[in-house]
Amino acid sequence: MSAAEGPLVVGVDTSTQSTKVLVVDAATGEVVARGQAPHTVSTGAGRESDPRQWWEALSEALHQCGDAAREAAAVSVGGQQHGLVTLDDRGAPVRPALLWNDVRSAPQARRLVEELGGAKAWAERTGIVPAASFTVTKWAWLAEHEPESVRATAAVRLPHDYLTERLTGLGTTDRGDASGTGWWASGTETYDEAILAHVGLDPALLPRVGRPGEVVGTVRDNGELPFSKGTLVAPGTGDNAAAALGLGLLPGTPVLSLGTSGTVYAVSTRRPSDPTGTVAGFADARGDWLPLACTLNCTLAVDRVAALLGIDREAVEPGTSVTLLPYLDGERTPDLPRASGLLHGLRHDTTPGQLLQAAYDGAVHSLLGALDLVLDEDADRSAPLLLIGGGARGRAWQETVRRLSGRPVQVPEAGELVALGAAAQAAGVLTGEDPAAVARRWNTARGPVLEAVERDDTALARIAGVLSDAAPLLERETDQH
Ligand SMILES: Nc1ncnc2c1ncn2[C@@H]1O[C@H](COP(=O)(O)OP(=O)(O)O)[C@@H](O)[C@H]1O
Ligand SMILES: O=C(CO)[C@@H](O)[C@H](O)COP(=O)(O)O
Repeated sequence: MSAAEGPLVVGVDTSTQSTKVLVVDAATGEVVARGQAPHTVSTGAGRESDPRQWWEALSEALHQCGDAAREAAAVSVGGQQHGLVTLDDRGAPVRPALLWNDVRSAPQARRLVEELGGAKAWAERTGIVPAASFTVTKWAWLAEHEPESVRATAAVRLPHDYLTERLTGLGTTDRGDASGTGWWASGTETYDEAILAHVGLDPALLPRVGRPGEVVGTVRDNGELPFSKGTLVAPGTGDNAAAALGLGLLPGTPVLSLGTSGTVYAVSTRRPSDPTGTVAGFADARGDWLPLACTLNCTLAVDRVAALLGIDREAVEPGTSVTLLPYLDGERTPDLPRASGLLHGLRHDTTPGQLLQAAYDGAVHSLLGALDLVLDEDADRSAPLLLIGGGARGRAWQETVRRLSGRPVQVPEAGELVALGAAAQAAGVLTGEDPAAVARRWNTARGPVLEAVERDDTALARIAGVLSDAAPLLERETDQH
């Protein structure tokens, strides 16, 4: 038995690149064991992963935790949002999942906006304006390109639902992740049957939306995972909503997350509705809201630029007047799904380190442009920005965010806030506590605060100028897409 003070809980983060697992002492928040296993994502025109890989990665990550997982009293899964998982009548994937960063459904997104009343009506009805990331557009793409896959589909799930269902045998989701589908009405908090009918998706194929704090099932004795039979399973949620739980986030504090995706968000008590589509009006995993903007090109894109230049990701140099828009995967914020990367201002004396700095600047510029939009009007604009995700460990990321935001930046020591948030949700179903209060009790957001520096308005204006002048190029299709 472990020497933990309280019961043990397991928090899972099944994100784009890997599945991470933390076994946490519910009394103190101490991480007693951890594991991580990678996934593969297809390259080329689409972005797909086989959901069975996520289950295998979960198993591997749990086995890395030794006996600790077997002692856990509850588990919860946070996962990459929006991915379309289609299952047949035996629960097996019909085809690989279409992921959040697959932009092939951009034409279907545009069509859905036009067909169902325009952007304002969508934002008011569902909190989001369809863009290629959202599940409803992926289902419409599948119906158009692979009608045989649609015919074979007996259940539609999100990534976190898929793993939760394999744990419990029951099809469930939560309001946080359901709010990223495009078929969940944020005003009534129910599935929107008219939208579902429009895209030809039978509501009976969708998971039940569990209540915050509900035990949605118990772990089945399937012999594959090192859990004890009967371990309680919490609803889980999308990865950004899980990180908000993991930080014990209160309204007014902005978060910038640097992973495969870049996201900027805050908790709000008001239901968001942005007809420009820049801010997605997601629900959080408790009962509040999570206005959020997301970019497709963050750490992977900048790491790719470093690799092309043959230099370390920290080898940045100041003084650049080069602009690099690192839209290697197309982009969602700004809404340029067909864009590719663009470089402007190259000179004989430009160094590789300056080019790399320009890639960081381009990635951070898009996120900071949405920062004020995710905050309520009365939020304190000088409060520290919480910096999380794999990139938050990097000094070049920290310094770029500091310079381009002009705000103090707090970097929580706890690295895995999505998994910690899931663990807090699991602890909440055991004790009846609010999971965000659990995370605050665990003091998960603690970490150094980097003081504010003067905002580099010159760089921000230069990037905005190139973005605006290059609009026709950025909207142009390249041969691969
Ligand atoms: N020390 C570090 N410095 C900068 N970036 C890092 C560091 N460690 C990891 N990363 C970046 O973090 C990314 C993974 O972040 P993560 O939040 O785990 O991604 P995801 O949740 O999308 O799978 C990698 O792409 C890598 O570039
Ligand atoms: O699409 C979004 C948010 O709307 C992404 O944030 C995904 O949820 C993927 O997250 P990571 O794997 O990058 O953490």
